[in-house]
Amino acid sequence: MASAPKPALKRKAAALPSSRKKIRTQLHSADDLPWKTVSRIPEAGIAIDEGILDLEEVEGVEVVYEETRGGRLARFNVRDGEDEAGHFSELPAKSSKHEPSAEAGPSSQPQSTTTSALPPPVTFDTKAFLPAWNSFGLHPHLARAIHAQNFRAPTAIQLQTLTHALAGRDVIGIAETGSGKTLAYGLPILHALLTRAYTDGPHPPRMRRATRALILAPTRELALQVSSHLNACLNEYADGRVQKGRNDKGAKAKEDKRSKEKVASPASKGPPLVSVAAIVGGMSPQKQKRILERGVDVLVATPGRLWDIIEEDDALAKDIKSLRFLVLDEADRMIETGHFAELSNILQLTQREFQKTNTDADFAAAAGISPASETDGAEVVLGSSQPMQTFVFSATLSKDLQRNLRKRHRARPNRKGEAPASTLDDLLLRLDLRDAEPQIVDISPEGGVVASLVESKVECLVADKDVHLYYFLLRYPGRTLVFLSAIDGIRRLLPLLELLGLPAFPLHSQLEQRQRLKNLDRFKSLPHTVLLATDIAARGLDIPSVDHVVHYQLPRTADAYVHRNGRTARAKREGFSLLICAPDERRVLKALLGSLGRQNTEIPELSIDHHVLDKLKARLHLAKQIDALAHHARKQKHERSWIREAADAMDIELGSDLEDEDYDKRSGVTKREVKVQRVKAVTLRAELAALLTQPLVARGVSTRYITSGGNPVVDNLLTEGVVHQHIIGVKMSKAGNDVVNIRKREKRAKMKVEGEDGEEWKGFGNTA
Ligand SMILES: Nc1ncnc2c1ncn2[C@@H]1O[C@H](COP(=O)(O)OP(=O)(O)OP(=O)(O)O)[C@@H](O)[C@H]1O
Repeated sequence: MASAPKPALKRKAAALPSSRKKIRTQLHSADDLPWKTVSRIPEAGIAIDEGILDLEEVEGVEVVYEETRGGRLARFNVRDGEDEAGHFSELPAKSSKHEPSAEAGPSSQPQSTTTSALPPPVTFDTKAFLPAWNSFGLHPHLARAIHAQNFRAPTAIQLQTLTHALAGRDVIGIAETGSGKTLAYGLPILHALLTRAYTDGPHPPRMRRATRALILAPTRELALQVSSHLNACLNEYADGRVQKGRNDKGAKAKEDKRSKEKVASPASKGPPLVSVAAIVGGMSPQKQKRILERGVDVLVATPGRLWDIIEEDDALAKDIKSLRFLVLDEADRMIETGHFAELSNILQLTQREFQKTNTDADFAAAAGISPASETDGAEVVLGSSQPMQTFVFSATLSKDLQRNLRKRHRARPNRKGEAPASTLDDLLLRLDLRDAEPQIVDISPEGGVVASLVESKVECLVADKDVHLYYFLLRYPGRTLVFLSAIDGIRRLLPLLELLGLPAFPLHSQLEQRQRLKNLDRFKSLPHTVLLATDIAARGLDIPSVDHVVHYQLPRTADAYVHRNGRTARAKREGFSLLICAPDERRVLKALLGSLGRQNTEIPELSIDHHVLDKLKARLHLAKQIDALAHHARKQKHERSWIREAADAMDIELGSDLEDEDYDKRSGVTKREVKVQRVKAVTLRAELAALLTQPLVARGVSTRYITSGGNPVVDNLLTEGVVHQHIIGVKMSKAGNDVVNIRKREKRAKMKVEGEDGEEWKGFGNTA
């Protein structure tokens, strides 16, 4: 086809109803249309010796005529999306009239699949607008995106990582949660790929993109988040939009105005120069396979789903073999998610030794993939003369591990008999770092605590955990993420909080992925809401403005404690964490803090108004009764229907009340029972509703004499903005202001015992 004259035959322009699909592109020339080669039908009698080398046809095109001074001109609209056969329409490349340049223009729409030409060049004056980023010489696309997102200066981990990563070094980065690690490894990748896209020219049409960078993340949500974070850096240049709620709006508006005035306007919509996509479990594998058929430059994936796809996709396996970038995000969590085998298989593909000693066939067999076959005409654009760069990032990689990684890496290949110290050690040793001296950037804080986080705890009996949680949620409204160790606990707490009128959503592994994302979105969008989650939400999730993290059950490891806490106090914002600790958990807490080099007494207690707490116990008690009733009814219904089904299957007649005509088929119990249960539930609900409307009054506050007492109600009411929505007599305050330093309290108690002239402790609630 390369040397074929312009096809003259069978070029048909099929006009389609424009309403069916979105019109994507208007092309001016017929040569720009997505022509497809078709085989010659012998009966048509068209032969090569008649000078025709190939036939092409086109579909999904609408012809529109435009009257110009020079006469009537035909233009073509190309339909967006997939054609009926499920193939994506692709536009052939136009030869670029723009010189490739590092200063050249932006990519756009990374989810799109086609490339016709490089967009017009844009420039960005990084020195003037982002002086703190200037020394890195980032691609102007990225500089624009950084500017649009109002990231005025690199964070510490970005500052210390970027120079090494941009210079081609392998980096192991450890920094506190919420410190911007994603861009620390993401920017060097995008910079390299964008620069290369401009020097290489447009991607050949109908040719699969080779995956150049693989980012592995332990959870689906994190993978999707990383993908959208990187996409934001490719997309945002276009109109200077800032991603939802990430930044200070006022400052952003000013910046936008200035940038519109001063920054050269980039090209309007065009094809992506660099594409980023996520491949995760729980989502349609067909759709993901289709994405991979088109190819993506940067693939963000969870190991399980990725390995499933690799087993069937030779082209992808080849790409992994010749990656330019490999990233392990939250490496230490990866081994906890039960995907160790898949992860280690994927890493094996990236090992030079493995690649050298395995022919394509061996390689395919060893990788568990079908024997290598040519990829349906889709040529894989492999390689780069540059070696693979590896980035390993986490907020928690122990010093020992870092040392081992460096030491053992030098001693590669792994000496026989030298057993790895831990599973993580083992995993990291499977990384074939190309860099003899990987750069370790460890700026994790002492004890894993972010400076803007206030930690606290309450100690109570297991049976009182619910009421303490309820108290906290009511006393400190906001966006609260509650961590539990088991899904059962979430299932138990959820209906209780709902009955008590607190909007709460669950997040755990047994929910469908769609539901998981929906719940996460709801949690993000409501200012006063609760997310009840297992540790799948502990790592990496960047939810804007989580006010509080509550450890309803203690985390199993110190790392988990650090990562859970890391969902709040992100990017230098304030945050608060509360441990609800039962007596039998004290030892665990001590050990947990001990392994962070800290002491139990370092965590202050949250002051609790026990007067209010007692009132809440009554409400909770009722909610539990209502829930138990509903649970009982569900169970009964289930049991009865099971008995009936079993009886039907065995052809046995059921006597007793099941055959009674009083029997309610819908609920599976007798009508009388249903009635009794309903009346009981309605009564209890009415009681609860009455209790919920009764005001809660703080200790020491009189509602009768509102101007008197130590804490007159009227003072509160007159001070605008301080009235607590649910509790009379307390001010709206941040939880961080209500913690009690245990050491101070112990000292005071001691002074009192010794009869010294110590100030009398006035009890919880009056200490703020
Ligand atoms: N240079 C910057 N200036 C301001 N904010 C930034 C900067 N870089 C990233 N951010 C923002 O900081 C937040 C946290 O970033 P990110 O999710 O990358 O943190 P992380 O270190 O990976 O956290 P974790 O360890 O919990 O995964 C994000 O909302 C991100 O947009």
